[in-house]
Amino acid sequence: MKALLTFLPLFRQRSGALALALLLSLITLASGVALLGTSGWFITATALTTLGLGFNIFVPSAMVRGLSFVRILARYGERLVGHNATLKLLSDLRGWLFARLFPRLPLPDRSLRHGDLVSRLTADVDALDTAFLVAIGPLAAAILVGGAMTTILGVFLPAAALPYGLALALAGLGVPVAMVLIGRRAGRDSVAAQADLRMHVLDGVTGHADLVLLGALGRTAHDFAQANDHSAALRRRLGLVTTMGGLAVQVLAALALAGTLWAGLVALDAGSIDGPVMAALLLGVLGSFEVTSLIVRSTAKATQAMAAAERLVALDDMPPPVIEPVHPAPLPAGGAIALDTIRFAYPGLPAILDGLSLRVAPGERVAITGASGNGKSTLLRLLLRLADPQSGQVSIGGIDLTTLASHDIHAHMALLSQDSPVFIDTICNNLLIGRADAGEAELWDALGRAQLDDHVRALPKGLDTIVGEAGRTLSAGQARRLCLARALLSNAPVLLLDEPTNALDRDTEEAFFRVIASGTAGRTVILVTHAALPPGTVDRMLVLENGVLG
Ligand SMILES: Nc1ncnc2c1ncn2[C@@H]1O[C@H](COP(=O)(O)OP(=O)(O)OP(=O)(O)O)[C@@H](O)[C@H]1O
Repeated sequence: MKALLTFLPLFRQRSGALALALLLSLITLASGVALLGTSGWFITATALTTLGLGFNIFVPSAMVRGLSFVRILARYGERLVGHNATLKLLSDLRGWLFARLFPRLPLPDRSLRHGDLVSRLTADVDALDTAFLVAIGPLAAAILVGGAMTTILGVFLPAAALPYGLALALAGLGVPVAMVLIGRRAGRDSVAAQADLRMHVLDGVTGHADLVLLGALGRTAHDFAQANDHSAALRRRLGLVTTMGGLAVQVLAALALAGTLWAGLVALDAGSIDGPVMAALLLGVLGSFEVTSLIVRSTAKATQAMAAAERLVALDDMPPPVIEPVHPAPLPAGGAIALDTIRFAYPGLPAILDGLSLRVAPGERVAITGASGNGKSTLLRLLLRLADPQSGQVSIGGIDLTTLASHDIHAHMALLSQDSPVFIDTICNNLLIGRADAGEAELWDALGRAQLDDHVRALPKGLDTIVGEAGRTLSAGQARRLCLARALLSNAPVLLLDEPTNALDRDTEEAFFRVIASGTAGRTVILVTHAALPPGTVDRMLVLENGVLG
């Protein structure tokens, strides 16, 4: 519940529309109850007329028509305003989430896998945006309509007011609270189980080819089936809680009705009310319980909304990997990139870089090699300020990176990593990610420098060719070159290349390095690689060992 309150300011932003939706839903409900009551009164009174009593049918028949009309209009308006506000809330929620997520990327917590993140960005936000429509709205309506009906009973049938008020309070508040208490754990587990299920699906889809080739599909299918069963069992448990809640509400409605009938018969006998009013009150009582059934159905969703809110707030609670300076210093026009006696350790692990220093002059090309896992990519992460060292300083032109805005640093350094993606889009759009305002001539120039222009020219749709998921319509070497062309297209004077030839055969690899040597003229290059480099690829070669460069 506390987590849900975090989103109160977002709900408050839409308070006008949400209040209007609530008012319209109240009018819908009240006119429904009044319609039922008036009809009961009308029918009973008309029946009694045939027994010889005089009755003016025009007033009630006009009321029935009027109330039906009001009900239809109010319901239409409520749907229109409510859903419009909900959609706006959805976009507010996504804005809130993205604003918090981006500064935290890449997430340091490796347990937060892609499937789980996708789940938080989609299902959890969806669960939350309907919190008002499915939970808060009906609850407020129950309190107001129940209060109004209790007052009416207090005037016409005082003996029935207290039992009715108690039954409605139990049905509208007691039952949902009990449901939340009983179903909270299952609601939270169910949201987590659905996220787990999505992770299984994503892992299965992305790793399908390997799973088939390694004969591991059976085990994956078994794990998926288990996750599915777990999720289904939790949903069943939630369903049972909802059903029991529904039953409790029906019993309370029956008790309230029986109590009103009993009090009504006593009052009728005493002559304090007449038959038509009694029929109206009985039907009014019945109609007012409609809203409590709504609450029961929505309480299950509310428990899920609470769990979703907790998961979203957990993202917000993650500390950002770096703190942006409040008043960033201007980016220096040029100058050397320097790492000075850097010490860096991942949380809970021994230092991976310890006393490391490096100075790369403008236009210099440096290669860094070393055994797998000894911190080469980590060094590039520090240069991009995706993390800060525990001690030592990283600087550009003598200016400490911690005093520069991240977007300035990233405009200064382009990264081509071993898993830089080819997006499912045209070649043109894939390139424009490097520089959005690049003209066609510049695109061809970048492709030329990455030695991919001949291949693209030979494609029937040229730059407009759609390249598939993970660049599957390109060979591995072509996909790497497309990513290189994208990095070359950017105006960044510094290129960071992390294992750019990973997964390429030796010939393609050599060709790629020759491209780097010729295509990056004038730029500073820091190349992390295990591969043997053709002569002339770089000016300097360093080895990272025991946390220092040698
Ligand atoms: N986010 C992280 N959290 C915890 N440990 C990490 C994280 N990223 C990397 N590591 C660990 O830090 C060490 C250095 O990783 P890094 O990727 O920098 O090595 P590398 O030299 O680039 O390896 P490779 O040559 O295999 O790409 C590894 O042991 C790795 O498991």
